[in-house]
Amino acid sequence: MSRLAIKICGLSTPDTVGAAMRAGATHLGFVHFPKSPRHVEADRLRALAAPVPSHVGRVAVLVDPTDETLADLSATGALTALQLHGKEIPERVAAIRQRFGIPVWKAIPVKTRADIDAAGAYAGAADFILFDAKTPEGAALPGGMGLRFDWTLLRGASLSLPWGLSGGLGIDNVAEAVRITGAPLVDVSSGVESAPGIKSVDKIMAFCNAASAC
Ligand SMILES: O=C(O)c1ccccc1N[C@@H]1O[C@H](COP(=O)(O)O)[C@@H](O)[C@H]1O
Repeated sequence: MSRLAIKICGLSTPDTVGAAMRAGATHLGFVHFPKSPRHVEADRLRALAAPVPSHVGRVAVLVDPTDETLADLSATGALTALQLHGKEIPERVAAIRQRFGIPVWKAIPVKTRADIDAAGAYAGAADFILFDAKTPEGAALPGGMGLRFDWTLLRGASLSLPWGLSGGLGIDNVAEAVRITGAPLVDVSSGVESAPGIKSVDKIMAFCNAASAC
């Protein structure tokens, strides 16, 4: 059985990047979305990612990014994937992937089984699907709010792309989430924070320990 992949998302300081690496995270996420309390500019992202070894993924989280924004981030040379967390349609995802040559993760907001099925439209366009909870209409952010969806919706789903689970994961529920969904990758942001945008070294360690025991 292969090891569970762990993505710690919304990192914005060198000490929490270091903690995530020491704890065994396989992927680190950096949010580039000015409305987010976790937003980091391209230069800061480059500096944060500089000490990260090549076997650890470095993922930029974006919401309906323009080509100009994508060009700035691509120019950092720091990224192994782009996580699109907005309303990007499959054609836009495919165009980004082709233009920038960086693997694309598409976040799919989930409330019902039909949302899971909607991921199929991204086959051939995205490289990876990240199932996340659908945030309420008018919410400040499309993710990073600690909301979870009904994980049993993933039971028996036939998924045509590699995928992962996010949304409301934390130290106390990650094992249950993996047991129910069989997710090969788990992604956490607010569940390892002491306040919005403030990552906790202790919580990062505890989350990675809990996930590694799955
Ligand atoms: O974290 C953010 O601020 C954010 C902003 C815009 C889009 C996505 C964002 N976060 C991502 O949402 C999921 C779930 O987060 P949580 O664990 O429920 O807090 C995760 O991939 C975050 O990186």
